[in-house]
Amino acid sequence: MYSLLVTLYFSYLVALALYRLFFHPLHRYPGPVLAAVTHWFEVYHNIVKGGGLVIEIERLHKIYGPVIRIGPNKLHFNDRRAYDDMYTNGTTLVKDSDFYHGVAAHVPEGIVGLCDPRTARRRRAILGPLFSRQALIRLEHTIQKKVDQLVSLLEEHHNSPNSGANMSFAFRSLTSDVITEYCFADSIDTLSDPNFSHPIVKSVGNLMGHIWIQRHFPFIFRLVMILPLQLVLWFIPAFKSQVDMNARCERQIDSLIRSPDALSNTDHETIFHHLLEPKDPQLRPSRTTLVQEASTLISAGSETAGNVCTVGTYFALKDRSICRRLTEELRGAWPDKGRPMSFVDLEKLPYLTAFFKETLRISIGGIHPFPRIVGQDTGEIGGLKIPAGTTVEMSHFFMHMNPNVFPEPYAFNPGRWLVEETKEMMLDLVPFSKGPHMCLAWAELYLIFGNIFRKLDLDFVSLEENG
Ligand code: HEM
Repeated sequence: MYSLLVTLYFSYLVALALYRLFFHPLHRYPGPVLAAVTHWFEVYHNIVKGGGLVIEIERLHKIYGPVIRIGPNKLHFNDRRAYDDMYTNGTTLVKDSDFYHGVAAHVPEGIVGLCDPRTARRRRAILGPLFSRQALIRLEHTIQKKVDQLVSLLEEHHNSPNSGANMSFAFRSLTSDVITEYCFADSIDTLSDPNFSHPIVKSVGNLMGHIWIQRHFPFIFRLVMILPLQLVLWFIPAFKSQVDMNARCERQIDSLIRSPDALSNTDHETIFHHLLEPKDPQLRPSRTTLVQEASTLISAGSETAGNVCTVGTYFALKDRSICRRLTEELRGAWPDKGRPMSFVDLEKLPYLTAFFKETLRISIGGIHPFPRIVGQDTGEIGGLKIPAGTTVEMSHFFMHMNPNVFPEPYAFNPGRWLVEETKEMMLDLVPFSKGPHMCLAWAELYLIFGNIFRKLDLDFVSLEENG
C-alpha cells in the first residue's frame, strides 16, 4: 500500500513536470528547465544563495534574452517598457498574494500585505495624503530635530581619533525614531543608545536577514504566532525585541483608542491621527489592523531609508572628491550651520541632488522583484500578450543598471546627473517603484545628507583602530 502511494505520488510529479515543460501556456518562453518545472528554483536562490535570486536572473537574461521563465507560472522581464506596463499606477495587474502574504505573514492586515485592489485603495486613501509633499514639509521640523540629535551624538561621542561609529546602525536608529515619531508623536528613541546598538534596531536588521524563510514558508511564521510566547523566545531569543516593539505599539494604540484626544495636543500631525479618525468613519481599521499597520510602517520606514543613507555615505567617503564637493556646495549655500536649511532649499543644490539621485540609483531599494498577476483586461506587457493569471515581475535592479541609460552602471558617479537633459534617466530611476508610492524618504534623506555633510567631517576607521 505504502509503495503504491509513493509510486502514485512520483507519477503525479512526473506528469506535472511534463505538463509544465511542454503544455503549459508559458512553455515557449526560454529559461532553465528547473525553473519551469518547480518553484524550488526560486526558493533555492533566495534561501540557500542568501537572497541571490536577482544575480541569477541577471545571468539568465544574458543567456536567454529580455523575457525569461523563472517559475512554472512566472516571467521575469528585463525591458523598460515592460516595467512601465507592470508597475505604473492604474494598471490592471494586482499584487501576487503568494509573495506578499509571505513577506507580510506577520502583518497580513498592514498595507504591504493587502493584495485586493479595493481594500488597498481604501487604505491608501487614508495613508496617501500623509506622505504627500505638503505633509512632509509640515513634518520637516520634526525630522530636523531628530537629525540634530544624531549630529550632536556623533559630535559628542565620536570625535576622538579612535572612536568610530557604526553608521549603518546610527542611520537606522535615526530612521526608526523618525517613523515612530510620525506614527505616534512618541518616538521609540533608539538614538538614546550611546553605541547606536538599540536592540530594536539590531533585531529589525536580523529579522530582515530571515525574510526569505518567511516569504517561502509563511506557515512556519503563522505557527510561531500561535505557540506560547515563552516557548518561541526560548527557541528564537532574537525575537524578544520584536515582541517588545509590538507590545509597545499595542499599548500606544490602546491608549489612543481610549483617549483619542491625546493626539490633539501634539506638535505635529501623526499617522495614527488619520488612521483612528478617517474622513469616512466606515474606513476606521480594527485594533488588530492598527497594530499591524504600525509594525508595517516601522519596518518599511526604517531599514530602507537607513540603508540608502549608509550606501551614500560610504561612496562619498570612498571617493573624497565627492565628499569635498558636497561639503563645499553646502558651505556656500548654508553659511550659518546653526540655523536649519529647509528640505525645499536643499533640493535646489545641484551637486547634493546629483549625489542623492546617484545614491538612490546604486542602492536600488528593494532589490527583489515585486510580482504582479496579469488580469483578464491587461494589455500587452513589453509588446507581448501574456496569458491572464501569469505572474510577471521585473526587479528595478534592471532599470537602475541599464547601461544604455546609465553608462558604466556599477560606477558611483553623481556627475552623470549634472547634464542638461536628465529626463530619460529620471524615467528609469524607480527606487520607490512607479505606483502610488508613499515614501517619506525623499524629505528625510535630503535633510540627513545635507546635515551630515554640512556639519560633520566623517572618515572611515578600521575595526582594529576602533578597538
Ligand atoms: C529610500 C527609502 C525607501 C525605498 C527605496 C522604498 C521603496 C519602496 C518600494 C519599491 C515600494 C513598492 C513596493 C511594492 O510594489 O510592493 C514601497 C512601498 C511602500 N513604502 Fe517605501 N521605500 C522607502 C522608504 C519608506 C519610508 C521611509 C516609508 C515610511 C513609512 C515607506 C513606506 C512604504 C509603504 C507603506 C509602502 C507600501 C505602499 C503601498 O503598497 O501602497 N517607505 N517602498
